[in-house]
Amino acid sequence: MSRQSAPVPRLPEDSLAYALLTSARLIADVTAGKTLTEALAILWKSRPDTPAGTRGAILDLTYGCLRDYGRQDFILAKLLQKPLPEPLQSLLRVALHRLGVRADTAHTVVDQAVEAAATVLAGKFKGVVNGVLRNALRQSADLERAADADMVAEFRHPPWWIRRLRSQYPESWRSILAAGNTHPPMALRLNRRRTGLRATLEAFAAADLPVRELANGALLLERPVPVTRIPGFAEGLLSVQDAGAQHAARLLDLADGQRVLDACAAPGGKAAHILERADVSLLALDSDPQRAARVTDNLTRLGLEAEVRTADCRDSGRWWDGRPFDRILADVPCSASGVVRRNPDIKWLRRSDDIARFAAQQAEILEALWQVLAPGGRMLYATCSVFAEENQEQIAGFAGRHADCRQLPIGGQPDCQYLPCAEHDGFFYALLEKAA
Ligand SMILES: C[S@@+](CC[C@H](N)C(=O)[O-])C[C@H]1O[C@@H](n2cnc3c(N)ncnc32)[C@H](O)[C@@H]1O
Repeated sequence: MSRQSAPVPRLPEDSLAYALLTSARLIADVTAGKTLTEALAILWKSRPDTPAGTRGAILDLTYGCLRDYGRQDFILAKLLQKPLPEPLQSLLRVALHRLGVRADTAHTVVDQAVEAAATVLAGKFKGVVNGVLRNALRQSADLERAADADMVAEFRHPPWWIRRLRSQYPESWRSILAAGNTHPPMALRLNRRRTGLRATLEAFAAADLPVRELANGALLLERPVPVTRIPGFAEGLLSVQDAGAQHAARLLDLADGQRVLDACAAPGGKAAHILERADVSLLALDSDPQRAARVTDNLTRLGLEAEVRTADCRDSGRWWDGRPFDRILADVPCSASGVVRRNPDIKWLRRSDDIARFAAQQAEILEALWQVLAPGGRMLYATCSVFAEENQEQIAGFAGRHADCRQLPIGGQPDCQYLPCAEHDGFFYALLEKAA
């Protein structure tokens, strides 16, 4: 299968056929190993003038299809003797997804998928696409029943992922998987240096945007909206940040004057929150220069200041001036298994042995950062993963290797594992204190 994105089809840009086929090409790219972020970047670069409505339709279909992915392949395997060439196989996936969420428009979906198929490979598979989708509709009840009895088709995650969750969360694995297949919530963080809760709630009421405050101060929108509709966003009064991510700054127990390191800072959500809460001197590192630039952009929008540097935090000889930090945030690279509904391509691109690779990288980061933490200082370890290897097991291993490390309880527990739900994503936090 080619890893190149094929040229975009000649279909009216505002048609469902165009959105279906463009989405199919993105899905085909992901099945060939590209991340959705990469595939989208190529698409928008080649089509910078795509109208907002068309973009929205393409994104909706693509994210929805990747969340459902697994179920469509199960159904297609029942209806096709062998897979069609791409992007037609993915066109069928996207069309099946759309049939599932918009059964009321079934005939339009089939018609538009056939229109799209007519523009690919000289229309050779137009009839097959038509036949498969019509059969899917005719046999829908039987196919759905069979899909519900198949592990991957039912839970829409890869088998190794399902097995891992089932063994690590015997009670809640089903709800974790179900949450991973939902639309993510949209939460906001107030920039308390620039605005207050009452003024914000008034502005949201005036803009007809229902919102509620969660226990940790995050604001949860009833429905996600583009940031351009958020009152005060452009002025830096608010940021988009998941409610689960909004625990980090509080857990760090910040005080004015501290030296703080955010070792894996990009795109800067937690760094900004730290600076909104206290007058600290913050060094924000990220190993990826493009992502590090986003930290600067975000801080500028919010009127905040930090030293932002591109560096591998493990290589302290290259970036550390020798003065220890009072607080360190280690928001490490991870499997992102707790935020899979925001990046549904991840669950299909990851492999089981990636988890051990992430854990090894995280262990190296922890070791390096411990050396630059002041005696009596605290390090908050954070992941957006739900896998124990990256979380509880990682911290148990680290604490076992360091006699000068004490794990401070969070909310009466040794650590804090947030599971994805309607209010927040999946996050893990552990707070480590270095002996004075
Ligand atoms: C989970 S994200 C951080 C999110 C960020 N803390 C926030 O709240 O916006 C992890 C980041 O770590 C960076 N990273 C990965 N390995 C790194 C390393 N060895 N040193 C520094 N940054 C690293 C990645 O580029 C990525 O931006």
